[in-house]
Amino acid sequence: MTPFTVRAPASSANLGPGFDSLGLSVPLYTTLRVTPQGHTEVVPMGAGLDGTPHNESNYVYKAMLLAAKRAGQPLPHARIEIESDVPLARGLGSSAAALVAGIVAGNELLGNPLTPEAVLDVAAREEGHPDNVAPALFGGIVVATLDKLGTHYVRLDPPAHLAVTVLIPDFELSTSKARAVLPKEYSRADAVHALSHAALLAAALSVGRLDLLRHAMQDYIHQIWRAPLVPGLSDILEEAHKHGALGAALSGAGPTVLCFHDTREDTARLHTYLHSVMAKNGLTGTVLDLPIDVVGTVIERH
Ligand SMILES: Nc1ncnc2c1ncn2[C@@H]1O[C@H](COP(=O)(O)OP(=O)(O)O)[C@@H](O)[C@H]1O
Ligand SMILES: N[C@@H](CCOP(=O)(O)O)C(=O)O
Repeated sequence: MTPFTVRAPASSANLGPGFDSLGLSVPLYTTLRVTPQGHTEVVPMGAGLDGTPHNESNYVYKAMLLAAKRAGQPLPHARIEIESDVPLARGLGSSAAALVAGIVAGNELLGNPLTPEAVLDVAAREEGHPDNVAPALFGGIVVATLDKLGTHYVRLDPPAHLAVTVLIPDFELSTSKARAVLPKEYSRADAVHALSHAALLAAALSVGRLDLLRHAMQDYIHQIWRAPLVPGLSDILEEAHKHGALGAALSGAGPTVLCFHDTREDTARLHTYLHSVMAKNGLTGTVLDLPIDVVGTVIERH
């Protein structure tokens, strides 16, 4: 079998009220170079992956084994080189990109017994929710559900002129820590608020109603509980629209914050505002404008 490369993009999950069900893909990537050979080697490369294991306990390799398990076949040996420019534990889906890239690479090594839908189901069950793995796999904006019957999704092309600005703080927040602060139960009023806003957001994104994003992105399911872990988040959620954002949300489990912007507008004042929030809270970090990735995970055979 010839060597191949798998590239999976980062994601921004939730988009406010779409907790565990709505996400989009952005062009930062985890890339695997896979060379079939007689023994297994796992080789993380680059400063971004410092601290990740150089052996079979690496998350990427574990993901490859999940593909083999679902296919009911042993995983062939290979050298797996891993590179990533998705920052770890920042709410931009580094684990989702690693998981999807690994499952897709495992599936390719096995001769592709799994359909894209099965790859998604394996990834969503492992992650526990489909909102970051579905856009990492399919690109664009994805609405998805995971239940005992399977994983179901609709992929949307992003509306014209919609792009994101992300504030990526220089500190890590693991998804497990940010999930542990959430309540176990919610009132009916909170449930109705969440489902109505998530439904409105999905509908607004599907028909390009950018004017509705700010209202539709209101959320009381996860952001208020996570705000103490992300200094400045509450200010940005309340004020970003005054500085040119179409809407704002915690990206995934944080600490990255996502703002939507209109590509026809200059984002300089939004950048200035986001830097001022970081300065006020004694934080450092990066502010980046990114398009929405429409490609998802790709395999290149050499
Ligand atoms: N390319 C990768 N290779 C190995 N492990 C990875 C990779 N990307 C992410 N991980 C693992 O996933 C963890 C981050 O996952 P998580 O807390 O869910 O945050 P994120 O929001 O970035 O997905 C990292 O600390 C690391 O253990
Ligand atoms: N819905 C999940 C999304 C986690 O995404 P990640 O990119 O932070 O891994 C959550 O909010 O916990």
